[in-house]
Amino acid sequence: MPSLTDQQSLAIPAGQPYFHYRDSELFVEEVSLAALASQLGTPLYVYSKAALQTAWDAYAQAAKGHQVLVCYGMKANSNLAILQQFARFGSGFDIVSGGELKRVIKAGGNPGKVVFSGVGKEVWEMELALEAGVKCFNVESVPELRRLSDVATRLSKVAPVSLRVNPDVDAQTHPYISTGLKENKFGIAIESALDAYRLAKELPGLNVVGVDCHIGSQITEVSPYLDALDKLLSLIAQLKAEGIELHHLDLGGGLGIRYDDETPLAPGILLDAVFKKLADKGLELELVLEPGRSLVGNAGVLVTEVQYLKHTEDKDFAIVDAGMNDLMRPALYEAWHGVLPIKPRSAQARVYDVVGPVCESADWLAKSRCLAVQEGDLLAIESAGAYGFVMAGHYNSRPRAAEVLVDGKNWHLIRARESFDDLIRGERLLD
Ligand SMILES: Cc1ncc(COP(=O)(O)O)c(C=O)c1O
Ligand SMILES: N[C@@H](CCCC[NH3+])C(=O)O
Repeated sequence: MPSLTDQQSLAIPAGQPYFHYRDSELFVEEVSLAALASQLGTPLYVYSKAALQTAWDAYAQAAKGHQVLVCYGMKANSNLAILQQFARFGSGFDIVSGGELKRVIKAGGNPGKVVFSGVGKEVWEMELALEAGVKCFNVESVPELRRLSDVATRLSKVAPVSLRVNPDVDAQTHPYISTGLKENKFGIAIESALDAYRLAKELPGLNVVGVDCHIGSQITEVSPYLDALDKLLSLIAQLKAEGIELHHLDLGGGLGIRYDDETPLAPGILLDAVFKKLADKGLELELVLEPGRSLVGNAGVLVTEVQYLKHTEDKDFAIVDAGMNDLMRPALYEAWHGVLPIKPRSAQARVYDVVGPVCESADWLAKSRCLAVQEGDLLAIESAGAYGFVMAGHYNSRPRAAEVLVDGKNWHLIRARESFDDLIRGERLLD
């Protein structure tokens, strides 16, 4: 069995330097995670404000000297306080629902910097976005084009539109988070895009302003982006020949982060390659990006407490108080998240499956991890800032976790832990 020394030499937090060991205890910035857990309970999502800033700065730096609008893909983490931070950085927002638009407005974001994606936009959502004055609708089908034109005309407005094109490229990522292949429901097939643009130009309620694609998530190579870009550039040339001039090009989000041993793709590497291609074509389009995971993923952890250690003939289980309802990624994608002891022990380690209390065999957070733990110990599930709390649910009547944003020595409770009353709000017994 590996000893504690082996464990510690492996324990380089994915969110370093903001998540770091100090005197053999895991801290976020200047705040002890154990102290937060003791005050606020577990499971607990904890985010680092400095990590958000650093992730944002990487995009800002890469964009310097170019016309770029970063629209935070807020589905990754839509807590109002997180959105408020991005609004303060000057970010725009990529939204996929009327609810997300309401959050942006509530958090002080600028609707004029909002792009509205999603395959199923309803009439009320279109109305809301038109009234708010969003920058652009990323339209994903021909029926949606027609509906949007009708809604805009009825409101005496003109809707700015991009067509989300499905370029049929392989993003080389998990099939569930790949979105730019022919078989995916997203976007308009690249072969049909020209006809769709011709229609958009004719429809009275629309103003064609751009082109958009988003090929998937957790991408670590630049080549899928460049393959998609090549296809968009040839479409842009065809459109120009027909007198349809675009103002912006939206390459979506998708940049990956380090969960395990991945090498993330830095925004600067992607943007330099994109700017070079645009310059080669003599194009001066505004570039829009919609990053989510790469802005927040490694800015957060999920803190959980070991309830029981269960040793069976086949396996050792560490049963913790966070489950698939709190962090769904492992159950849904067999996703790998690092597990760090908050106060590492000098004891013999064992190989554990870290599992939750939910009545599903898919309720696991990590498999085959070498840990020296006892009941009552705290663990940090890493890289939980993106697609963590936002995908949480109430299965097994489990109230959702609290969320905290740490800023240096200070911390702010940005979401209170749910109570049983929160859980049943809206339910009614029969008379
Ligand atoms: C349209 C769109 N834009 C942006 C994003 C954000 O993606 P990511 O978190 O991978 O950067 C997504 C999610 O995959 C998306 O569907
Ligand atoms: N929820 C996914 C990402 C989905 C991106 C949305 N298009 C994940 O956790 O990796």
